Order: sequence, then structure tokens, then C-alpha cells
Amino acid sequence: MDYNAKIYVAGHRGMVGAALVRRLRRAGFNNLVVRTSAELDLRNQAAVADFFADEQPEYVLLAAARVGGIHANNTFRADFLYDNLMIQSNVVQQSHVHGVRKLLFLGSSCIYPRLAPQPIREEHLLTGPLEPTNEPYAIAKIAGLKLCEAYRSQHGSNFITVMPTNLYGPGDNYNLETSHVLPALLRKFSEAAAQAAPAVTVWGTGTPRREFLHVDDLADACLHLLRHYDGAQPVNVGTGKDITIQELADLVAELTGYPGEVVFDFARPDGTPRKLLDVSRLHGLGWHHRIGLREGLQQVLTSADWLHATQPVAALH
Ligand SMILES: NC(=O)C1=CN([C@@H]2O[C@H](COP(=O)(O)OP(=O)(O)OC[C@H]3O[C@@H](n4cnc5c(N)ncnc54)[C@H](OP(=O)(O)O)[C@@H]3O)[C@@H](O)[C@H]2O)C=CC1
Ligand SMILES: C[C@H]1O[C@H](OP(=O)(O)OP(=O)(O)OC[C@H]2O[C@@H](n3cnc4c(=O)[nH]c(N)nc43)[C@H](O)[C@@H]2O)[C@@H](O)[C@@H](O)C1=O
Repeated sequence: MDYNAKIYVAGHRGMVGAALVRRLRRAGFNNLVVRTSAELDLRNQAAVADFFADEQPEYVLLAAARVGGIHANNTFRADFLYDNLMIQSNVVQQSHVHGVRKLLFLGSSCIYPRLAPQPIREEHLLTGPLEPTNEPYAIAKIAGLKLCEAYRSQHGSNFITVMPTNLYGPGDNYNLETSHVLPALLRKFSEAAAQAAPAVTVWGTGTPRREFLHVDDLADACLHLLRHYDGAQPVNVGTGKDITIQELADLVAELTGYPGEVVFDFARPDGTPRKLLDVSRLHGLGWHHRIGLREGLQQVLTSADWLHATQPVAALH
């Protein structure tokens, strides 16, 4: 890839988009195009067409999406389906119309069947029913993946698809109602430690297993795939290791120095029991993760980003 190539990073203010911008700049790419959602609502077909006609990007990294944790997914089901279908349809179609050289689409490990064999290989897609709490989001992401596949087979477009596991890192969402589990636990345990609270409430039974990848590792994997992968098959991106939510809570309690009790709220959903990704395709392409969970969490806890989490919920996302 030419370092002067024009690269559009959609969703550059999000956790993943910002990590992609950091990684691309560090690699020497100096012609990045970005827009906030206020400047360009990617659900708006005409606006997206005008933007592509004006900017003519050569590469597109699609990290703009409606994203959230289990509760947000389950509550705003229409938004998660509609927004994501619209965003990805407009961006993929315009990338085709304007002859984009390569597009990278970000899916998610929740696209796989709820009870897929573990670890989950890319071939397990569409072999069983989805997890109900995030079915609309998963359906949208599957449609995005299939859209890329179809443009490739009908038009020869070099659109690749990447399926990351649960992510964390700088720029995460710490709103306790809409966040994923890791930022929620980092915030809950840190605040409980500071306030000497007697107990922290963790949603569900604590038994589900999740795999966590630092967003800087994901950004590095995306750049590796941009440079070295032109295949039609999706590529799982993860660490190949998972832990239970109870173990995660214990780890966060230790790292935040919280000595109190952990209470599980059984009224909250567990979601899928396990979604460990098989990362052998990714390893075969020459990429391995570098940041272990303990090290990554220590980094987040000591970063300036973390300070924002001490603001009231209303001041967050
Ligand atoms: N976070 C995770 O654990 C995982 C994330 N992913 C995938 O990675 C991608 C990025 O996720 P993440 O960075 O965490 O999400 P964030 O919520 O942090 O960021 C999403 C970004 O999308 C932009 N966006 C949302 N709606 C629109 C819109 N209508 N028009 C234009 N831009 C819009 C926002 O822009 P603005 O800030 O300008 O409003 C925001 O910056 C998504 O595709 C997600 O599915 C996959 C697996 C796990
Ligand atoms: C990335 C992925 O993220 C989502 O799937 P998820 O992994 O189920 O989401 P989550 O991170 O919110 O929860 C993981 C587990 O953790 C438990 N849990 C405990 N305590 C808290 C808690 O305080 N907050 C949250 N959010 N969860 C908690 C929670 O009950 C669940 O068992 C998808 O909707 C979809 O968007 C997607 O692709």
C-alpha cells in the first residue's frame, strides 16, 4: 500500500476507529479522511454518495456502527438493526460505485450461532440459531458480511471481512447502561474501591465465558490484513483464550484493589454461554495478538482515558 493512498476511516471517534487512525498514522499513512456522524450521517444514502464523489477514497475501513453491550443490544433492537443495515449498505455500495481498491468490514463474534462448537471457526456461520439478546445486531452484521461477499463475487470487489471478539481499550464506552462488560466492571470496581462500598453488582450468573482483545491489537491485525489478505472468507480476530465473567470480576477486583463482596444479579441476562474464536486462519496469515488481558487492563486503568469514567453517567456517551 502506498503511504499517500487516501484512506477513509469511518467511525474515527469510536474506540476501534480511533485505534485504526493511531495505527495507520504510526505506520506512516498520511492521507486519512474522516467525518463525524454529525458531519456525515452514514444512514443517509444521498449524503454518503456525495461524500464518496467528493473524496474518492482508495481504501475504506468501516468502523462506524451502532454498538453496545448486552443491555443496549436487547433494548434498542430496532436501532441496532436499522442503523447498521443502512450504514454498511451505503458505504459498501458507494465503495463499489467509486472503485475503492479495498474495503475492510468489521463484524463481530456474535454473528455465530449461540451454541456453535467451540472454538468457533469461520465455517460455523449460519449453522444454527443466534443469541436472542443481540439477534438484530448479529443479523445486520451477517448482512454486511454477505454484502461484501456478494460484491466480490458479482463485481470482483476486494472487500474483506474481519470478525473481532469482545474488545476493550482507550476510548471505550463507560456508560453503565449501554457499555460492554469490561468497561462496566472497570468503572464499578474502581468506584467501589474509592468509596469503600461493601458490594459490587455483576450482571447474570458469572458463568458465561468471554474472550477479550485489546483494541490496539485489533487495529494492528486490521492493518496486517489490509496489507496481506485479499480473500473472500471472513477472518476471526481474537486471542484464542477466554475466561468466565466471575474470573473477570475477580481479576478486575484485584487490579483495582477492591476487597469487598461481589454480588451476581440473576435478573440480568447472561447472553451467549461462550463464544471463543478459533483464530487459526489469522495465525496462518502470520498475525498473533501481543497484549495479554492483565497487561491490557493495567494499561487502561492507568491511562488518562480512565479518568473520564469517574464523571457522572450523564456526562458519558
Ligand atoms: N466494541 C467491541 O467490543 C466490538 C466492536 N466491534 C465492531 O467494531 C466497530 C467499531 O466499534 P466501536 O469502536 O467499539 O464502537 P463505538 O461506539 O466506540 O464507535 C462507533 C462509531 O461509529 C460512528 N457512527 C455511529 N453511527 C453513525 C452514523 N449514523 N453515521 C456516521 N457514523 C456513525 C460514531 O461516530 P461519532 O463518534 O462521530 O458519532 C462512532 O465513532 C463496529 O463495527 C463494531 O461492530 C466488533 C466486535 C467487538
Ligand atoms: C461484543 C459483543 O457484545 C455483546 O455481547 P456480550 O458479550 O454478551 O455483551 P456484554 O459485554 O455486554 O456482556 C458480556 C457478559 O458480561 C455480563 N455482565 C456482567 N456484568 C455486566 C455489566 O455490568 N455490564 C455488561 N454490559 N455486562 C455485564 C453480561 O451479563 C454478559 O453475560 C453483544 O450484544 C454484541 O454487541 C457483541 O458483539
